[in-house]
Amino acid sequence: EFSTRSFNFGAYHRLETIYSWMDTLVAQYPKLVTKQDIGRSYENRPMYVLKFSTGGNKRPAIWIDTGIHSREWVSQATGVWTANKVQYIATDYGTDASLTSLLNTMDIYMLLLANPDGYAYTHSNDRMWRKTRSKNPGSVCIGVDPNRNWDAGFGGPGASNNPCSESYHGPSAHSEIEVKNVVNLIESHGNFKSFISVHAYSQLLMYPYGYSCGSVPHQPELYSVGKAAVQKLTSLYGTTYKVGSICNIIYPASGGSIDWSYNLGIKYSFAFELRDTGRYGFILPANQIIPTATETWLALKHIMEYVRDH
Ligand SMILES: O=C(CO)C[C@@H](Cc1ccccc1)C(=O)O
Ligand SMILES: [Zn+2]
Repeated sequence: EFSTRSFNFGAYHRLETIYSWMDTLVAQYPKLVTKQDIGRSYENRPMYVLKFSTGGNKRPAIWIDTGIHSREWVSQATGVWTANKVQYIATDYGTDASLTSLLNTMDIYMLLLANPDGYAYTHSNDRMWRKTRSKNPGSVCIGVDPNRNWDAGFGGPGASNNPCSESYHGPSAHSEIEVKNVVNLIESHGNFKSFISVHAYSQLLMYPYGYSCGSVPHQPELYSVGKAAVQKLTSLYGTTYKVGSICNIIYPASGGSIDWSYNLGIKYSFAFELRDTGRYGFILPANQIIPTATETWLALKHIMEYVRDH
């Protein structure tokens, strides 16, 4: 029921509203955007990936997911705004020629609601829900932390084996269907060059590893790309970010998605922690959605252009 013009990007929306907006985006630009159902969630909700492509076959691709932790609402909202922005790369020839060339050579895949069951639950029952909504056998506690469930140092430091913990890693790597669906897509595609996962909050741009505090082989390059990307972000409104590895800059965290993607060979693996630094935390006022998404776009653009050129 929306055209992409009338949609209010400055508000937080329910799952159903975001899904119908995705349909209007696809309907408006069918040559550029396709919607792929990569599989169902635990509660049988579809997981839709938006693919932005101007042609070719299995071009080098960039992955962006938002909302893996359901309570981090500015992440999903930033994903929606960014998906809307990406369409202009292809239709807005000329204004940002360097960016336009991006979609001449690469594809962009966006999973806006990486944890749909959790997102629905933050609207219906508990605004602070973080995990999936899967049943844990032998426990009254529900859910696995989808950012501890990846096959990368699984079950290591910074994850819990207690189903009642917010960072419960689950019974085994990729036990969560929401994680498995993404793993299947990334592995079967085989030509992703960048994997970006968007969280909130703390204002950080991180690269691997989370499961160990040692440096990854490409640390100097990832650090310099991160620093340059953050410099662009800060230039808009002065929002400050820190750059570093997950383990060193926030805390040890095993089983994280970007450790898995990096070890798969996707060198340009990054995790964003969006606004703020704790004043509002997960309950960021809606009037900060568009400023957050706009400044983040400058960083994303930098990363995507760097990936295109390297
Ligand atoms: O949810 C968080 C709040 O966004 C922090 C993230 C930090 C993190 C991000 C990426 C990979 C591993 C850990 C987390 O604990 O999973
Ligand atoms: Zn998170």
